Amino acid sequence: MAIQISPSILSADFAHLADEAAAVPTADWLHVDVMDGHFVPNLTLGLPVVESLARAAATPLDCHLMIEDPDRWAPAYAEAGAGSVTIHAKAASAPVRTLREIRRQGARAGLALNPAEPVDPYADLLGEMDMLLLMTVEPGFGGQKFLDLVLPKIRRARELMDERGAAVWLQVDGGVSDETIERAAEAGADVFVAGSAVYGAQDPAGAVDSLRAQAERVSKLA
Ligand SMILES: O=C(CO)[C@@H](O)[C@H](O)COP(=O)(O)O
Ligand SMILES: [Fe+2]
Repeated sequence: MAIQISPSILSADFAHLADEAAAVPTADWLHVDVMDGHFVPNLTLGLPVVESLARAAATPLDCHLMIEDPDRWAPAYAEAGAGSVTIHAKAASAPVRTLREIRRQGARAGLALNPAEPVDPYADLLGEMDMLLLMTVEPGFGGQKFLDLVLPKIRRARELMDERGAAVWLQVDGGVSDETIERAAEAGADVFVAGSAVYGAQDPAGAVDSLRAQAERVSKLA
Protein backbone atom coordinates (compact mmCIF):
# COMPACT_ATOMS: atom_id res chain seq x y z
CA MET A 1 0.00 0.00 0.00
CA ALA A 2 1.34 3.39 -0.99
CA ILE A 3 1.98 6.07 1.58
CA GLN A 4 -0.86 8.60 1.79
CA ILE A 5 -0.89 12.12 3.21
CA SER A 6 -4.03 13.70 4.63
CA PRO A 7 -3.55 17.38 5.58
CA SER A 8 -5.85 18.47 8.40
CA ILE A 9 -7.83 21.62 7.65
CA LEU A 10 -8.09 22.22 11.40
CA SER A 11 -4.90 24.28 10.96
CA ALA A 12 -6.17 26.00 7.78
CA ASP A 13 -8.01 29.31 7.40
CA PHE A 14 -11.69 28.42 7.91
CA ALA A 15 -12.77 31.54 5.99
CA HIS A 16 -11.08 30.21 2.82
CA LEU A 17 -11.51 26.46 2.95
CA ALA A 18 -11.82 25.88 -0.79
CA ASP A 19 -8.57 27.79 -1.41
CA GLU A 20 -6.86 25.93 1.42
CA ALA A 21 -7.95 22.63 -0.15
CA ALA A 22 -6.54 23.72 -3.50
CA ALA A 23 -3.23 24.66 -1.83
CA VAL A 24 -2.35 20.97 -1.33
CA PRO A 25 -2.95 19.46 -4.80
CA THR A 26 -0.74 16.41 -4.23
CA ALA A 27 -2.49 15.40 -1.00
CA ASP A 28 -4.36 12.09 -1.16
CA TRP A 29 -7.08 13.24 1.23
CA LEU A 30 -8.25 16.33 3.08
CA HIS A 31 -8.65 15.51 6.75
CA VAL A 32 -11.73 17.16 8.26
CA ASP A 33 -11.88 17.20 12.07
CA VAL A 34 -15.50 17.30 13.19
CA MET A 35 -15.65 18.17 16.91
CA ASP A 36 -18.86 18.64 18.88
CA GLY A 37 -17.68 20.29 22.10
CA HIS A 38 -18.78 17.18 24.07
CA PHE A 39 -16.71 14.18 23.00
CA VAL A 40 -13.76 16.60 22.90
CA PRO A 41 -13.47 20.07 24.47
CA ASN A 42 -13.47 21.89 21.13
CA LEU A 43 -16.07 22.76 18.51
CA THR A 44 -15.32 22.95 14.78
CA LEU A 45 -17.73 22.26 11.93
CA GLY A 46 -20.48 19.89 10.88
CA LEU A 47 -22.54 18.50 8.02
CA PRO A 48 -23.29 21.70 6.04
CA VAL A 49 -19.60 22.61 5.79
CA VAL A 50 -18.66 19.05 4.82
CA GLU A 51 -21.36 19.05 2.15
CA SER A 52 -20.08 22.33 0.64
CA LEU A 53 -16.41 21.36 0.88
CA ALA A 54 -17.06 17.98 -0.74
CA ARG A 55 -18.50 19.86 -3.72
CA ALA A 56 -15.73 22.50 -3.83
CA ALA A 57 -12.62 20.38 -3.24
CA ALA A 58 -10.92 18.23 -5.86
CA THR A 59 -9.44 16.04 -3.10
CA PRO A 60 -11.64 13.49 -1.30
CA LEU A 61 -12.60 14.23 2.30
CA ASP A 62 -11.37 12.10 5.19
CA CYS A 63 -13.85 12.97 7.96
CA HIS A 64 -12.68 12.29 11.49
CA LEU A 65 -15.73 12.42 13.75
CA MET A 66 -14.87 13.42 17.31
CA ILE A 67 -18.50 13.48 18.37
CA GLU A 68 -20.86 11.76 20.74
CA ASP A 69 -23.39 9.38 19.22
CA PRO A 70 -21.53 8.72 15.94
CA ASP A 71 -23.99 5.88 15.34
CA ARG A 72 -26.61 8.51 14.63
CA TRP A 73 -24.49 10.92 12.58
CA ALA A 74 -21.76 9.03 10.72
CA PRO A 75 -23.85 7.74 7.77
CA ALA A 76 -24.97 11.31 7.04
CA TYR A 77 -21.33 12.37 6.55
CA ALA A 78 -20.92 9.62 3.97
CA GLU A 79 -24.11 10.77 2.31
CA ALA A 80 -22.83 14.36 2.38
CA GLY A 81 -19.97 13.31 0.10
CA ALA A 82 -17.10 12.30 2.40
CA GLY A 83 -14.87 9.61 0.86
CA SER A 84 -13.94 8.25 4.28
CA VAL A 85 -15.70 8.51 7.64
CA THR A 86 -13.98 7.56 10.90
CA ILE A 87 -15.78 7.09 14.21
CA HIS A 88 -14.25 6.76 17.68
CA ALA A 89 -14.64 3.28 19.19
CA LYS A 90 -15.18 4.82 22.61
CA ALA A 91 -18.08 6.99 21.41
CA ALA A 92 -19.94 4.35 19.40
CA SER A 93 -22.54 2.10 21.00
CA ALA A 94 -22.91 -0.11 17.91
CA PRO A 95 -19.61 0.21 16.01
CA VAL A 96 -20.17 -2.80 13.75
CA ARG A 97 -23.57 -1.57 12.61
CA THR A 98 -22.26 1.96 12.10
CA LEU A 99 -19.16 0.87 10.13
CA ARG A 100 -21.43 -1.22 7.90
CA GLU A 101 -23.79 1.69 7.44
CA ILE A 102 -20.93 4.01 6.40
CA ARG A 103 -19.85 1.45 3.79
CA ARG A 104 -23.44 1.03 2.62
CA GLN A 105 -23.50 4.78 1.94
CA GLY A 106 -20.46 4.32 -0.32
CA ALA A 107 -17.65 5.67 1.88
CA ARG A 108 -14.64 4.00 3.43
CA ALA A 109 -15.23 3.20 7.11
CA GLY A 110 -12.68 4.01 9.80
CA LEU A 111 -12.40 3.22 13.51
CA ALA A 112 -10.32 5.46 15.81
CA LEU A 113 -8.59 4.68 19.11
CA ASN A 114 -7.26 7.23 21.59
CA PRO A 115 -3.66 6.92 22.84
CA ALA A 116 -4.64 4.96 25.98
CA GLU A 117 -6.98 2.51 24.23
CA PRO A 118 -5.49 -0.90 23.36
CA VAL A 119 -5.89 -2.33 19.86
CA ASP A 120 -6.19 -6.05 20.68
CA PRO A 121 -9.87 -5.90 21.71
CA TYR A 122 -10.67 -4.66 18.18
CA ALA A 123 -8.78 -7.39 16.30
CA ASP A 124 -11.99 -9.22 15.42
CA LEU A 125 -13.44 -6.00 13.95
CA LEU A 126 -10.65 -5.52 11.39
CA GLY A 127 -12.79 -7.05 8.64
CA GLU A 128 -15.46 -4.44 9.28
CA MET A 129 -13.22 -1.43 8.63
CA ASP A 130 -11.21 0.08 5.79
CA MET A 131 -8.97 2.10 8.08
CA LEU A 132 -7.80 2.01 11.69
CA LEU A 133 -6.88 5.43 13.09
CA LEU A 134 -4.46 5.47 15.98
CA MET A 135 -4.42 8.88 17.67
CA THR A 136 -0.89 10.03 18.45
CA VAL A 137 -2.20 12.90 20.62
CA GLU A 138 -5.27 13.17 22.84
CA PRO A 139 -7.99 14.33 20.43
CA GLY A 140 -9.35 17.88 20.50
CA PHE A 141 -6.66 20.24 19.28
CA GLY A 142 -4.06 20.71 16.58
CA GLY A 143 -0.43 21.55 17.27
CA GLN A 144 0.18 19.03 20.08
CA LYS A 145 3.31 16.94 20.54
CA PHE A 146 3.48 13.45 18.97
CA LEU A 147 3.17 10.75 21.65
CA ASP A 148 5.93 8.17 21.20
CA LEU A 149 4.10 5.90 23.64
CA VAL A 150 1.74 4.98 20.76
CA LEU A 151 4.56 3.47 18.63
CA PRO A 152 4.30 -0.07 20.11
CA LYS A 153 0.55 -0.02 19.39
CA ILE A 154 1.20 0.96 15.76
CA ARG A 155 3.54 -2.04 15.48
CA ARG A 156 0.99 -4.31 17.16
CA ALA A 157 -1.82 -3.11 14.87
CA ARG A 158 0.29 -3.78 11.78
CA GLU A 159 1.11 -7.25 13.15
CA LEU A 160 -2.58 -8.04 13.69
CA MET A 161 -3.43 -6.84 10.17
CA ASP A 162 -0.65 -8.99 8.67
CA GLU A 163 -1.68 -12.06 10.72
CA ARG A 164 -5.27 -11.75 9.56
CA GLY A 165 -4.50 -10.68 6.00
CA ALA A 166 -6.69 -7.63 6.54
CA ALA A 167 -6.41 -4.96 3.83
CA VAL A 168 -6.89 -2.13 6.32
CA TRP A 169 -5.12 1.23 6.13
CA LEU A 170 -3.33 2.31 9.30
CA GLN A 171 -3.64 6.04 9.91
CA VAL A 172 -1.85 8.14 12.53
CA ASP A 173 -3.12 11.55 13.59
CA GLY A 174 -1.53 14.14 15.86
CA GLY A 175 1.89 15.73 15.97
CA VAL A 176 2.97 14.25 12.63
CA SER A 177 5.83 16.33 11.21
CA ASP A 178 9.18 16.05 9.46
CA GLU A 179 10.62 15.12 12.87
CA THR A 180 8.14 12.36 13.75
CA ILE A 181 6.79 10.83 10.51
CA GLU A 182 9.70 8.43 10.08
CA ARG A 183 9.07 6.82 13.47
CA ALA A 184 5.39 6.27 12.65
CA ALA A 185 6.15 4.96 9.15
CA GLU A 186 8.82 2.58 10.45
CA ALA A 187 6.29 1.22 12.96
CA GLY A 188 3.87 0.43 10.10
CA ALA A 189 1.56 3.40 9.59
CA ASP A 190 0.68 4.19 5.97
CA VAL A 191 -1.77 7.12 6.13
CA PHE A 192 -0.52 10.29 7.80
CA VAL A 193 -2.61 13.21 9.00
CA ALA A 194 -0.71 16.47 9.40
CA GLY A 195 -2.29 19.79 10.36
CA SER A 196 0.18 22.32 11.68
CA ALA A 197 3.09 20.72 9.78
CA VAL A 198 1.27 21.43 6.50
CA TYR A 199 -0.87 24.53 7.01
CA GLY A 200 1.64 26.12 9.37
CA ALA A 201 4.32 25.87 6.66
CA GLN A 202 5.20 28.67 4.22
CA ASP A 203 4.66 26.19 1.39
CA PRO A 204 1.88 23.71 2.27
CA ALA A 205 2.23 21.77 -1.00
CA GLY A 206 5.98 21.40 -0.43
CA ALA A 207 5.32 20.22 3.12
CA VAL A 208 3.03 17.45 1.82
CA ASP A 209 5.70 16.28 -0.63
CA SER A 210 8.41 16.36 2.02
CA LEU A 211 6.32 14.33 4.48
CA ARG A 212 5.56 11.76 1.79
CA ALA A 213 9.23 11.45 0.77
CA GLN A 214 10.33 10.87 4.36
CA ALA A 215 7.67 8.24 5.03
CA GLU A 216 8.41 6.45 1.75
CA ARG A 217 12.10 6.33 2.55
CA VAL A 218 11.64 4.27 5.72
CA SER A 219 8.37 2.40 5.10
CA LYS A 220 8.70 -1.39 4.91
CA LEU A 221 5.34 -1.64 3.14
CA ALA A 222 5.26 -2.30 -0.60
O1 LIG B 1 -7.82 15.07 15.18
C1 LIG B 1 -6.96 15.90 15.41
C2 LIG B 1 -6.87 16.54 16.74
O2 LIG B 1 -7.85 16.04 17.55
C3 LIG B 1 -5.97 16.17 14.35
O3 LIG B 1 -6.43 15.84 13.08
C4 LIG B 1 -5.23 17.48 14.35
O4 LIG B 1 -5.83 18.44 13.56
C5 LIG B 1 -3.84 17.27 13.84
O5 LIG B 1 -3.14 18.45 13.96
P1 LIG B 1 -1.54 18.44 14.14
O6 LIG B 1 -1.24 17.69 15.42
O7 LIG B 1 -1.00 17.73 12.94
O8 LIG B 1 -1.19 19.88 14.20
FE1 LIG C 1 -8.08 14.30 13.17
